[in-house]
Amino acid sequence: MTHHPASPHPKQFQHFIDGRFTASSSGRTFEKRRPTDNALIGHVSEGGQEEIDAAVQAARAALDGPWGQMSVEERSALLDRVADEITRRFDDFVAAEMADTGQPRSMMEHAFIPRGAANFKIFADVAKNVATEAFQTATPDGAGALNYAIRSPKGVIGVICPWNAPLLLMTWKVAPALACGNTVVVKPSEESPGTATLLGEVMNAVGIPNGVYNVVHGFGGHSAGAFLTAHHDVDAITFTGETRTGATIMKAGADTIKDVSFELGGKNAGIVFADCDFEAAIEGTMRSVFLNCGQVCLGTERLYVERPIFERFVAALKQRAEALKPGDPQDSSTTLGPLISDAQRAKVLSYYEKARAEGAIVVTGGGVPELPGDLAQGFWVQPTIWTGLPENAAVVREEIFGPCCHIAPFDDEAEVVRLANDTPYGLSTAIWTRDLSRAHRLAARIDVGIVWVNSWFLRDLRTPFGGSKQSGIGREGGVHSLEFYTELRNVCIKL
Ligand SMILES: O=C(O)C(=O)/C=C/C=C/O
Repeated sequence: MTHHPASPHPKQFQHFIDGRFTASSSGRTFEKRRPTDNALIGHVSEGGQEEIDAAVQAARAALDGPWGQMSVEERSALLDRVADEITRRFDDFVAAEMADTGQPRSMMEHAFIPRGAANFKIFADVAKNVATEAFQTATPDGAGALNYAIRSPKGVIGVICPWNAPLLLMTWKVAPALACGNTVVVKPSEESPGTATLLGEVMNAVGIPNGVYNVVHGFGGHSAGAFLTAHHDVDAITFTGETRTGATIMKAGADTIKDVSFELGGKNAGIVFADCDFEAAIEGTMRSVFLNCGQVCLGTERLYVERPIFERFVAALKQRAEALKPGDPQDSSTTLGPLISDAQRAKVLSYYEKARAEGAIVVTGGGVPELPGDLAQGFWVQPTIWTGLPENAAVVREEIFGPCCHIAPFDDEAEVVRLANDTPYGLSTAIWTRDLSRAHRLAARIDVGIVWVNSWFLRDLRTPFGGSKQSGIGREGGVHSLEFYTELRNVCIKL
């Protein structure tokens, strides 16, 4: 049994404003606790209006300074160096994120942390290789006119990013923002101060000018997040998180017509046909339900399995779920991490109770696992599978964001399309079938932003990424990010 590390000395997480680490003028801090054992691991500066004002002012000044004068080639070269520095400090980023989230080292090393560097690489390339358009326009005098478009930075971008994949999701926004010549003020989740703070050290080490990248820690309402979204000198807000918080952010920015880019909540359906590659479908569904302890916006919380294989599929998923091993993220045998916080665990457990109260068949889980020593203080829940509930049950309708799913049988395509679309959300879906004509047919009929067929969370960073309906506004990825992070201006020259 791996000895769990003793509680470390709590770190100080400060704001990063205008190239300097600084505490709040109020001196206020809040606690960061480790999800694996509830140990106190950080005191985080709590930013207020003063810190947001200073960060926005620094970001604005940087636009008018060397950063604003740089060519796209110079900017892209610097962002490539940011990516290289993240890679050089890979272990520091793994350690920081593992402390914040408690997720197994293996997932950090193979998925979430490499994407921090990859996100800077892809947008450094996109920004310097993308064209705009031009038209030769006929005019009555026969001399003609030339119309051409140019892209310019939008300005100061507010970035509000979540705790479930802190580095991945923050850099998925910061990288294109900077590649397009903007400057940013980042408000990380209060649950994940580590990697956003560490990235400040990287920016200084690489020589990104002061004020281009700023971080103000704090909370949402009546705190740094709210002050950022309402700030008159912030040009746009990009946010990943819950749908209702997205609505609050839209209202806060409405008076100054702030543009928004949102990746919001979801209640994603997994659809498994009897003709699927069964082992691949089980393996993929295990990931889409339980990866990151179910704390993935693209994850599956509703499964529809064609009736001939329903019982076999439920039994196989039960067996694999019960083989998941919660534990110390440093331990290579650990395959399940905790939830991010006590509050999040209380929310997930409340859904476990709702499912029971609504008469679910609890195929496996439904409670809290036994863990030894100080791990018992962590925010653990059992991986859980339900069947037997109606479509209007709470755990079938509402986003839970935990390691759980409900499985229901279906009999034909029309039925499963109706079931999958019967939700106000529209983020992603995963379809498992060997009949690719059917896969193409369904992909065209399910109202989501992202369809995976015989795969899940397989990412090509050039593709349009985002949600439909109440799962988001806009698309990010490849050239699609330019729509939000630049202003497109048409110039008409009379010849
Ligand atoms: O893969 C991505 O670019 C992305 O945004 C992942 C989001 C995961 C959300 O929980």
